[in-house]
Amino acid sequence: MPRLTDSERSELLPALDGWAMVEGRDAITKRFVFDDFNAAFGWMARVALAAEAMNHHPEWSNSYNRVDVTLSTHDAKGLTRRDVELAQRMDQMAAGLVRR
Ligand SMILES: C[C@H](O)[C@H](O)[C@H]1CNC2=NC(N)=NC(=O)C2=N1
Repeated sequence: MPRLTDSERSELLPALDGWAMVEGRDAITKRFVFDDFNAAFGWMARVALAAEAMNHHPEWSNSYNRVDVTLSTHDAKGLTRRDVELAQRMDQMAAGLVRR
């Protein structure tokens, strides 16, 4: 899987909801804030199953109601379409659960 081209980046990345480039690394990041630990960890469990099915795995950490996610494709040493797809899946699965 090749890294995203410049034109793919300018098309795909701004269309993502709330994701930002990581400083000094070819990766994207987002903080998800839920009502409580149960909502956060339930979402993580569902995302984990989806990520495993995609064979594409997030870097993430959880503290109470907060989940900090970083996505990058390790095999490509940078962003690929898989990261965009997983970001979209995560956003869909968080719909109605995250604080705004
Ligand atoms: C062998 C296995 O398919 C690879 O290591 C997969 C697994 N999950 C992965 N997840 C992520 N984020 N990047 C990868 O390059 C990657 N590669």
